[in-house]
Amino acid sequence: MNPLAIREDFPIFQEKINGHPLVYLDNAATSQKPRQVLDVLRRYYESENSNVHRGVHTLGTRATEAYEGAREKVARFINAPSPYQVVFTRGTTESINMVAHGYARAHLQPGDEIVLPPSEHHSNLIPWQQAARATGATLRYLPLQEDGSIRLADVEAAVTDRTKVVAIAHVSNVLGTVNPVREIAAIAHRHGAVIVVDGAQSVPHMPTDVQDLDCDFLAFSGHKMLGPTGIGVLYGKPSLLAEMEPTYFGGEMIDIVELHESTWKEAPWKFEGGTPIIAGAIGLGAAIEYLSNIGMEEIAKHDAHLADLTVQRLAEIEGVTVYGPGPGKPRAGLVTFNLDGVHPHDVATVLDAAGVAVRAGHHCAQPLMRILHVGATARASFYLYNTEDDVDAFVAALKQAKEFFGHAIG
Ligand SMILES: Cc1ncc(COP(=O)(O)O)c(CN[C@@H](CS)C(=O)O)c1O
Repeated sequence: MNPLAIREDFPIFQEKINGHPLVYLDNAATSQKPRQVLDVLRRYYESENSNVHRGVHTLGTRATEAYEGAREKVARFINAPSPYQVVFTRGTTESINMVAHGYARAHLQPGDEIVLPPSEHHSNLIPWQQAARATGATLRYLPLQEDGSIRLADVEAAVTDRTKVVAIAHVSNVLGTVNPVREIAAIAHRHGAVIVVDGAQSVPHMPTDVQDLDCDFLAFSGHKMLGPTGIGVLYGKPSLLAEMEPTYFGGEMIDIVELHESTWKEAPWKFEGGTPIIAGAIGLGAAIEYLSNIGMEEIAKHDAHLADLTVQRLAEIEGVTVYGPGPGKPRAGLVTFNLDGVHPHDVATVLDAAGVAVRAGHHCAQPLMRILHVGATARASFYLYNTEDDVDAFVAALKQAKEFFGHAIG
């Protein structure tokens, strides 16, 4: 895998930031887009644009074939048995909300439990708070180890016959921990529970096989994996999608509409009310082709290598706290840190002056910030177009920030 050659495909790396080359290390928030995706979007609007599924004219056929072809690409990418198990949504947040509202609420009652870690992103935490509040079910939080990891023994202890839903990120967007989803799914299934996997930080960065994981639902976003904003995916097992109710209603999704009641199409279309996210889906299909040509194993190794290198380099700087797995322990391609005594927003501002883009804040994980006893953190997150030179530039800018804020250079 040659990140320097890959960078040539991404126009944005021609940008100068405050007079410096762009060092983009905010990939957990959103990824940059290759020309191959941008060209497909332009070509769609220039030669295929039409609404889908209804028109009998040529453009409508072209657009429908492109849209449903994108669904097939997603299914292959996550090894789903059928494209009919792939629902297009606006993103991870909408996907998880659809499960919480359309499936969980119909299956939860007082005394039932939803098991999840407290480190979850708000998009995989608040929908479950709302579902618990609406049904009388209760949230049961898993304990975290010092490095943020989750022990299977604690999952075994927490998941009981009262558990109806286990909700968990495959990769934490703050800690970079990779959770043992396959084993957790087996525990959930032994107790008759379903597992909802938040794949926002895993699907873009590593091979994902929903049949191997045996997850019941998987949610992820296209904009984090070289695709456009506004497109995401909800994968579900056929029997669960069949019994799951749509959460919004209108055109496209219906079978028969009477004055007082209506029936729906089969999944996935019953969940895709209104004009679907046609261009977004086609763009996601192009992004998946781009990623697949490079190989997800290669990308996973590359991202993890840059994160490991960063953890090693930060360990050499006195006054820097790194959160998540320690040196040498498995970590996905992101590193969350703080410069002791300096607000992460100030750190990120100084880094930006040097062209280095990192994220600062609570990363939509406020309960986890409290567990870490911090109000906010900074985060560097890597992808296929980042290089070791990016890590060098980041570390050099962080040392400048340290000097600027009055710390002696360690
Ligand atoms: C684990 C996880 N789960 C859900 C989401 C939401 O994805 P959407 O595409 O916004 O729906 C995200 C997006 N996390 C961004 C924005 S806070 C981050 O900077 O970490 C995520 O990381």
